[in-house]
Amino acid sequence: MSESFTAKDVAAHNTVEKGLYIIIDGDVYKLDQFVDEHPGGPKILKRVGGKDATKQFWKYHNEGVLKKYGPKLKVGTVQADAKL
Ligand code: HEM
Repeated sequence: MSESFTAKDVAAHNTVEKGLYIIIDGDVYKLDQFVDEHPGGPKILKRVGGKDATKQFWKYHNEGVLKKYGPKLKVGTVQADAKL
């Protein structure tokens, strides 16, 4: 499944109840099913719900993490011309 989102669409999904979308490198990940199994804990993920978390992501993870979890969690991409 790969959809095209605006940053506004992503911002609307900012809680677990709303899907908990985050942006990493222009890709959109839906983390509502993943928060409770996140090794870094649910709190830190909830804090970046609806936002671009690229910087925070690369601070704590390497590419292997996206290779492993990306296919399961990625729901689409952000339209380049629609950044907030
Ligand atoms: C698609 C989104 C994410 C996935 C799949 C993910 C997955 C993981 C995994 C597998 C680990 C275990 C360590 C490792 O294998 O490298 C981890 C640790 C961690 N993650 Fe995430 N994570 C995501 C997003 C984030 C975001 C956005 C943040 C910060 C806002 C974050 C903060 C952390 C922290 C603080 C740790 C613990 C690092 C440590 O113990 O050294 N994660 N995450």
